[in-house]
Amino acid sequence: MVLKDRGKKGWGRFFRSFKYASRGLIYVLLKEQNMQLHTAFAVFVVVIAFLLRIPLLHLVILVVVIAGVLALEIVNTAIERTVDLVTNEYHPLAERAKDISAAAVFVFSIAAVVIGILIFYGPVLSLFTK
Ligand SMILES: Nc1ncnc2c1ncn2[C@@H]1O[C@H](COP(=O)(O)OP(=O)(O)OP(=O)(O)O)[C@@H](O)[C@H]1O
Repeated sequence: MVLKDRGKKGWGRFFRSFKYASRGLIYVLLKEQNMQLHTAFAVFVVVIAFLLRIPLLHLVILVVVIAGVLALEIVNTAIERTVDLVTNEYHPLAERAKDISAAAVFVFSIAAVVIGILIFYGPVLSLFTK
């Protein structure tokens, strides 16, 4: 078992933490279908935002909201894996923990959709009324 960094400080530890985080990100991107869908949609939204030349502040809001959805999806995956570590059998508490964790992504995703509509409504409408 490799837990050599536990309790250590310094630049080596700092840069290794990037390696661990990148490994986690790549894992979630490769293994989680929801993460792939969110990422594909996020890329699409950012491309459209640039094409429609939305204001910088709206672009910043979009980036924060997209990062929020992706970060919550990553935490949700971590909770799922932790629950699986505790039990692979059916357990009502495992079910509850996973459902609640998924609910966090759900709530933020709904907010993201509402924010997206508010930001894109004007620019898209003006495309058709020109
Ligand atoms: N050990 C368990 N006991 C009871 N219910 C579970 C258990 N594991 C999963 N579930 C139920 O199945 C749902 C889906 O869980 P699952 O772990 O398959 O998540 P997922 O979103 O499909 O992610 P992934 O495909 O990455 O595993 C959970 O929200 C929960 O309701």
